[in-house]
Amino acid sequence: MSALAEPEAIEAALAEPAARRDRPLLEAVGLTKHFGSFTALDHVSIALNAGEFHALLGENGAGKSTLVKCMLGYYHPDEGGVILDGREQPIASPRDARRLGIGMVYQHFTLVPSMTVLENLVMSRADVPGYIDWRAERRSLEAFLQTMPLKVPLDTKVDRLSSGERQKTEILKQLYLGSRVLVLDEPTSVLTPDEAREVLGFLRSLASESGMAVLLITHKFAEVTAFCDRVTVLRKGAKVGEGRVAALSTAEMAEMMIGERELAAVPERVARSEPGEPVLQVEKLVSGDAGTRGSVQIDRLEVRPGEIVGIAGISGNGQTRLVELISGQARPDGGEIRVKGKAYDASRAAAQAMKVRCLPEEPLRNACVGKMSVAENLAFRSFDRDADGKRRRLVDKGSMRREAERLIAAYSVKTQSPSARIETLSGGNVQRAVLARELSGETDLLVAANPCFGLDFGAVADIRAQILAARNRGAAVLLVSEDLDEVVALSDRIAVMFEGRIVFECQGGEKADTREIGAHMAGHSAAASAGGPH
Ligand SMILES: Nc1ncnc2c1ncn2[C@@H]1O[C@H](COP(=O)(O)OP(=O)(O)OP(=O)(O)O)[C@@H](O)[C@H]1O
Repeated sequence: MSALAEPEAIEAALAEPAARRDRPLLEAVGLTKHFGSFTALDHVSIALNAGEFHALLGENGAGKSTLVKCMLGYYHPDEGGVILDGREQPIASPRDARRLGIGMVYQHFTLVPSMTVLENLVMSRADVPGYIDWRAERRSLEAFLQTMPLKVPLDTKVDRLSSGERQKTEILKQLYLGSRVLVLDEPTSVLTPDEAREVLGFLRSLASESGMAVLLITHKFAEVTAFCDRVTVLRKGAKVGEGRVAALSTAEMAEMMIGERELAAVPERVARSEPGEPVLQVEKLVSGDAGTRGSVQIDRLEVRPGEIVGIAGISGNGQTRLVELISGQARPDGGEIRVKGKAYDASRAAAQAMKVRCLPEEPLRNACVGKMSVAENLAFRSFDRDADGKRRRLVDKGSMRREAERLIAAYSVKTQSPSARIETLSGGNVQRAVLARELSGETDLLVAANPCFGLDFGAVADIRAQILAARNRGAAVLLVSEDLDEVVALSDRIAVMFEGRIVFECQGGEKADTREIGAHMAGHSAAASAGGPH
């Protein structure tokens, strides 16, 4: 199928006759992929039936992305192939996949922020004419959107859309381009629970009503059991299970994923005797113009030793900028950040002296050098220090490697070797590696942004245990997370950010009222008047 914009053609593509259901629309057969001597995918087959919502489960590094990249032409498998509509199809490039109607929605958005939804959709086509008749394009798109239960504002610039609207636009883009097979990589990780339900519900009915095949990569069992028809499970590059979701329990799926391994026990929360002097103090911090997306206007925020302060908020409400300001990736327009009472400029020397550690969002981009090895990345904090913390002139490669081996084992980082480039690790394993670096050594202040983003459930248990352990050892922890359950579970205190300000504070744990927090996250003033910032 070619890239198309005509609504009739799109409807026709989506309207698969019922008789064609329940037979494979797309089959990947015996896909094998080696990276050097490492086998990332070992004779994996998967069949996606027409009309089916299919889940792909597996731990971080199990091979999920490699599998779909082979199906979409990003990687050329060493063995195996793809059959579409019963016919073997060579897919040499993503362009081939797109031409055949196989589309992908990525975890990170691919839309151009400064263009409107209409412009993004039109420009995404492979056959954009030299002269664009925008009125005709608009009519065509409006007619297309009429047939869709998901609505997006055509004339709004993408950078003004909420994460949920962006995600919906990404999905609609794929449908607009005529995809019959849709692969989604953790599409709900940036959505609120309500948005996630809306998007997954839409995908479910899209599959069953139109005959499309939808493949969902996810780490959330609740999504699989509530929305998906069948599931395929990968472990260490091999397929270890598949079946109808209705016939499988969560425990069975979990066991397929990790085998008999025990999960990390979450440590008890050690009670603090005295609150202690604040480790982190943020005062009158300003970045960007008030009211603009991502700006920050915080009057006061403090985190004390042995305390986790969780920042809850829907993405785009200034949390990312706050972390950038504290970690030195952005400079404030006004206000002050103090650590242990002293002005803090986030330089490497200051971070070292004040024992500040940081896990930013998108760690591969913000906390790693992709082309450097895992061992080198793990040593960023320590390569110029000896065991006693004294400065050393020469890098000791032997001890760097030994320390890397220790951290790789302690944090179960899956890598071919300590000398592999860190960019070759799966997303979840980059996350683990950066956490291993940031949590090793003494930490007085830990700033963690979405620390469990994209991690499998075993890794989530590990990482949460590590963060709580750091808190129990006396570290002050600022936890910024879009996952409200995580904020509630880990935090001693919760602060809600909305439009750059802290609009509400409350206790974490069991005492937290998630409805009230949710209302403040959405900026509902009725709820705000009940609590208000303290
Ligand atoms: N370009 C590459 N070069 C070398 N190794 C790679 C490359 N791409 C992936 N790998 C390795 O293949 C394995 C599977 O990675 P993949 O990204 O498919 O895992 P995943 O199941 O998608 O994990 P996650 O849930 O963390 O995204 C990992 O061990 C990874 O290090």
